[in-house]
Amino acid sequence: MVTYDTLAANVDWRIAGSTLLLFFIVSRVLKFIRGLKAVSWLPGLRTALEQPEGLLPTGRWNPGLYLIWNERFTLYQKWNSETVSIVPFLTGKPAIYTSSLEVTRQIVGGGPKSAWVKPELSSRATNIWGDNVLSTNNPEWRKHRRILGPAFTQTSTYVHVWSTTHRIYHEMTASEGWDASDEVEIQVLQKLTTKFALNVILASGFGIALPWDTPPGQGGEVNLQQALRAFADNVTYFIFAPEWVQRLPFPWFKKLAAGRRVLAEYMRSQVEERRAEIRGGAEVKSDVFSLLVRANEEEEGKLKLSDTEVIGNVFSLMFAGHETTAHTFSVVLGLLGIYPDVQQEMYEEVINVVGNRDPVYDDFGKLQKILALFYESVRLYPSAYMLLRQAAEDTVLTIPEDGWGPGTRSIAIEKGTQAVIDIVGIQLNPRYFTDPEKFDPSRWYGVSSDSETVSAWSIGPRTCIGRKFAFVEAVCFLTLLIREWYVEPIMKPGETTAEWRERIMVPKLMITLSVGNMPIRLKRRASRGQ
Ligand code: HEM
Repeated sequence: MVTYDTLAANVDWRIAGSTLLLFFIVSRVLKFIRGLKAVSWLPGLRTALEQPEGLLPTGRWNPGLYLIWNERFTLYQKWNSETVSIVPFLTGKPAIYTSSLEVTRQIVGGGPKSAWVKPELSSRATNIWGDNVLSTNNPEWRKHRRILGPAFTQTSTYVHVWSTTHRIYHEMTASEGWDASDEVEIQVLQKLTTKFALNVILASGFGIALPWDTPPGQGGEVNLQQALRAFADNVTYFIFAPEWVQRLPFPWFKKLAAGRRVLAEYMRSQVEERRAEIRGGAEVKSDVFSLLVRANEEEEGKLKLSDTEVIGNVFSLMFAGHETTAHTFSVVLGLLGIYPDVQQEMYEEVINVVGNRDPVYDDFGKLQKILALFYESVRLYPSAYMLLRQAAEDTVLTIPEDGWGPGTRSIAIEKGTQAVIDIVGIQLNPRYFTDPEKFDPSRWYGVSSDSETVSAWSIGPRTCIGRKFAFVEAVCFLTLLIREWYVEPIMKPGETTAEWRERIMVPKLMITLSVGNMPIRLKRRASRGQ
């Protein structure tokens, strides 16, 4: 009888091992060839792992998330094409990376018949609280966008954003002690900008006026403010930690879970309260949340959102609407500190348009240079640095011939291929921006906010719904700050501004792009208008 022992004694483990290894190598070679075929043999990088792989150590075979930043001046030049492929041979799907707006238009353009959808990971990252405009694909996405749309097309929304930003700016300067000082040193600017942008989105988005100095909760209980802050600070944990991890009995997990419950209950009661007000004929408040509930009340049947979806949208707005803006505010102030001539030009515009009076929403359209400053800062440090899509079926892309055109050619793309819209690459593409490395807000003077060149907010029907919200908030905040304060970087002895930029403004790529902790000094201008 053949027993396990006799069998084991007769097996040559070296041969078995070599055979397995051979099978493995053959399977990887076949996988690699299938990957190359899936992207029509488009030239590009060959890696071990799928890109963008953010969790494992990066190196030659796993360039990771930082590829698009580290190779921002070389990736497309190296392959002499605005669209390249990245094909892994160990694990994962092949991808195409593009810095071309023409190719981007085909991928994010949407339309009911589009072959391109958001991949599962990117949807999972944004639907913690329920399906919403960020997480869904057509035809579901259209339903969400339709309900959210009216809140973002009404002038009253932006008047509200302006007055809220104005109020919170003054609350901040009073609470932080700036009003009583002529010089303020801030070691980590991001702590303030994040708090600022969160308070603005809560007030303008949801009608929740959070005081700048929120008192801590009593008796270990999680109050609404703490729950909101904890959610905003730990959103990455909610996205990536599996449900069972979130239920583990550790105090920190318990606190986050309690916060999540407090938020869910609060939001549910808010939806009910607003719905009752609207049904009772009360005047609708002008925050985005109230307008969203009203728009939903006016819909019927399949086009109506469920309560979970309404709450899902509320959180998608909070998530999308504060980190991006907050990080950009830090970048803008850092760049102003490095470029005093630009700062002076901005100051002059503020004084010419606003002078000593309180800035009002009607000034928004006149403060074109301040808006250009915001565009240019986002161009160099785009907070939404890449967009992910995946081919849900075999499709075709038209790409420039010989890499950069002017002619075009079609390439077949197989189902399952990933597409990375490289927003960093687009912003540095010399075909759209001359001298792309240069910080030059004047390149935006006279450019309409509807222009496709303002591409850091994406293009086409799925462009950022909150872009005007961000523009209005930014122009109001920067106008108030630049009029009152001169910004300069806090540098080490003997350090130059270029060295400071290299040390501090180092991008960190997580869900959004941010830069290192920013130390700045504010010096009060002698008086407004001088
Ligand atoms: C500097 C500020 C901002 C930048 C750079 C930015 C950028 C972007 C980009 C690139 C997208 C497209 C994402 C994709 O298709 O995968 C997007 C979508 C979105 N953004 Fe923004 N955003 C900013 C501020 C805001 C604000 C303030 C809000 C809300 C008040 C907001 C809400 C949204 C929403 C809801 C979407 C999804 C739209 C859809 O898929 O239909 N964003 N944003």
